Order: sequence, then C-alpha cells, then structure tokens
Amino acid sequence: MKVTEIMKQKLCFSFEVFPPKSENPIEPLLNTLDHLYKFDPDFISCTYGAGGTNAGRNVEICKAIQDSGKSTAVTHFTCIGNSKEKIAQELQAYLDRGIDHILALRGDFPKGWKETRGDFNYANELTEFIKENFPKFCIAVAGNPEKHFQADSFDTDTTHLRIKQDSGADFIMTQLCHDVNQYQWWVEKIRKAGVSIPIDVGVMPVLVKDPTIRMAVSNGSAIPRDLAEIIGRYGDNPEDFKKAGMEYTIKQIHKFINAGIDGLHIYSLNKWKDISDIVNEIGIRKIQE
Ligand SMILES: NC(=O)C1=CN([C@@H]2O[C@H](COP(=O)(O)OP(=O)(O)OC[C@H]3O[C@@H](n4cnc5c(N)ncnc54)[C@H](O)[C@@H]3O)[C@@H](O)[C@H]2O)C=CC1
Ligand SMILES: Nc1nc(=O)c2c([nH]1)NC[C@@H]1CN(c3ccc(C(=O)N[C@@H](CCC(=O)O)C(=O)O)cc3)CN21
Repeated sequence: MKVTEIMKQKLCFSFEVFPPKSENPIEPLLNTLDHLYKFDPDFISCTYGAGGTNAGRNVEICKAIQDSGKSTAVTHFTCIGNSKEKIAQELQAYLDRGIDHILALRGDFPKGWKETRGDFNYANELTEFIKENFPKFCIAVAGNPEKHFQADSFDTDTTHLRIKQDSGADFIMTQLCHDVNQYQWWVEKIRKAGVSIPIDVGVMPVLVKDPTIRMAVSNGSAIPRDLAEIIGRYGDNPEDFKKAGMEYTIKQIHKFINAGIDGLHIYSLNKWKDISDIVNEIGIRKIQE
C-alpha cells in the first residue's frame, strides 16, 4: 500500500537508516533492520550518499528492506552530481526492484561545493522529472519547520515548498525540529499558503552529545533550553546523557503526536537497542515476535 494511503487511515510509523561506509560490512545494518521490523513499521527509508558515494549501498539496502516483505522501502535521492540520464537510469533501477517510494531532495552540498553540479538545481525540478517520467513513484519532499538555513525568509521557503507540492509531491518529510511549538506555527503557515499534503515528522533521537549538536547546528536548527540543559549537565557523562536524552526524545514524540501529525519518522541512526527502548516507551507499536 502507498504510504499516502496509510496516512489517510492512521498515524504512519517509520524508521530511517543510513548505508554503511563502503569499506564496512553490511551485516550489522541487516541485523538492525531485523530488529526494527519487529515494530511493523509502515516504511523504512534509507539515505543516499552525496555525489553517488554511497549510492550502490543505498540500492542494496532498499532492496533488502523491500525483499524482506516486512516493510516498504523509501529511498532518499538527491540532485547532487547527478545528470538527467543517470537519474533516469537509477529511478528505473529502483522500480525494477519494486521500490516505488522516493524522497526527492536537492541534497547537501559536499564541502566546497556551491551548486549541485548536476542537471537539477532544486528538489522541485527533480520532483517534476520523476512525476513526468516515472509516475509510479510516490514522492516525498523535505520540509523545514525552522526554514532551510539557506532560505532568506520563511515566506520564500514556504513558496518553494508549495512549488514542490505543485510539481507532484505526495507528502512532506520534515527536517529535525526539537521545538514542537515552532512546528505547530509552521504547519499553520504552510497550510495557509495552500500546502495541503500530509506531513511526516522526522525525529532525531538524543543519544550521543556530539551528533546531537552537529546535526542541529549544521541545519540551522534550534537547541531549546531544556535540551541545552541536558548537554550542559551530562555532556561529560555519555551514560547519563543518553538516559536524559532518551527521556527528552520520548516527551518530544508525545508532544508531536498530541500536536496532530500524519506520520512519525524516527532516525534510527542504525542503532536498534536504544531505538527499541524508545519505541516501547512511547507505546505506539507493540513488538511483533
Ligand atoms: N531525511 C532526509 O534526508 C532529509 C533531508 N533534509 C535536508 O533538508 C534540506 C532541504 O531539502 P532539499 O530537498 O535538499 O532542498 P530544496 O531544493 O527544497 O531547498 C534547498 C534550498 O533552496 C531553496 N529553494 C528551493 N527551491 C527553489 C527554487 N525553485 N528556486 C530558488 N530557491 C529554491 C530553498 O528555500 C532552500 O533554501 C537538504 O539539506 C536535505 O538534505 C531534510 C529533510 C529530510
Ligand atoms: N541536511 C540534512 N542532511 C541529511 O542527510 C539529513 C537531514 N538533514 N535531516 C534528516 C536526516 C537525518 N540524517 C542523519 C541524522 C544523524 C546522523 C548521525 O548522527 N550520524 C553520525 C555518524 C554516522 C556514521 O557514519 O557512523 C554522526 O556522528 O554524525 C546521520 C544522518 C540524515 N538526514
């Protein structure tokens, strides 16, 4: 079933994984996936390396998810370093493997790059290309409740999101946003601007100090006072940090669910144990043994 159909019926629930570096084995991630399947996720998305660096691994992992018969694979896909011909080939390769859900992104620029160095500059162009040439795909696009750090204003970022919808996007996957009030403000703003597609909320679990800070700061995303306090208090003690961070994440997820969302998307960070503890605690899914 298409993810957008699921969202019409219930709160969609999903995980995100990233491909291991090419020199590392794939088995630990396959093991993580086996644990994540137990929660019966509606989909599992897999990120896509910039400039095609991890793209091979991305296909391998999406195929493993799809072939498991236990979830639906959603592939991330970017315009970075990608020509139209290469994109067409890769999109067809996904469809040939039964993968028909895609997160259409411009993507992050590798260090020193100021443009995509590909045929498309923005996600709306990729979305339009997919819709026109590969209409079988269900297309997600990124949305940022705190605005994209390169956008001059919320108004321009909202206009760009509306263009992505008008180009054929079926639903939104949000950027991490620790501030749920800000999320609610943004939803109201984009709805007023005519963005009407469902919103799947991305959550970055707070488990380790450095990636927590790095991910927020590199995206221009706020670290609210209560999270800053955890960093200040437990920053030198990884165990206590993780305990407080997991409690923080569980509370944040409950706030999002109460705010009214179409989907909850947890970045698993390829760690099944801590993620399972969080999912068990939020009580959204009973483990399927
Ligand atoms: N799960 C994931 O992998 C997710 C990743 N992201 C990240 O969020 C970021 C934004 O999403 P993308 O799809 O990559 O970017 P995008 O192409 O939608 O936007 C990138 C920037 O360009 C501007 N822009 C967009 N369309 C434009 C147009 N037609 N003309 C002029 N300016 C335009 C936007 O306002 C924004 O500042 C990326 O860094 C992406 O990697 C966000 C959410 C989820
Ligand atoms: N700008 C941007 N790029 C992305 O690729 C991206 C987003 N935003 N937001 C949504 C998700 C979240 N993603 C994430 C989130 C955290 C890590 C992370 O914590 N990575 C570890 C290293 C992982 C490893 O290679 O072992 C880190 O320490 O940064 C990675 C991808 C990917 N996605």
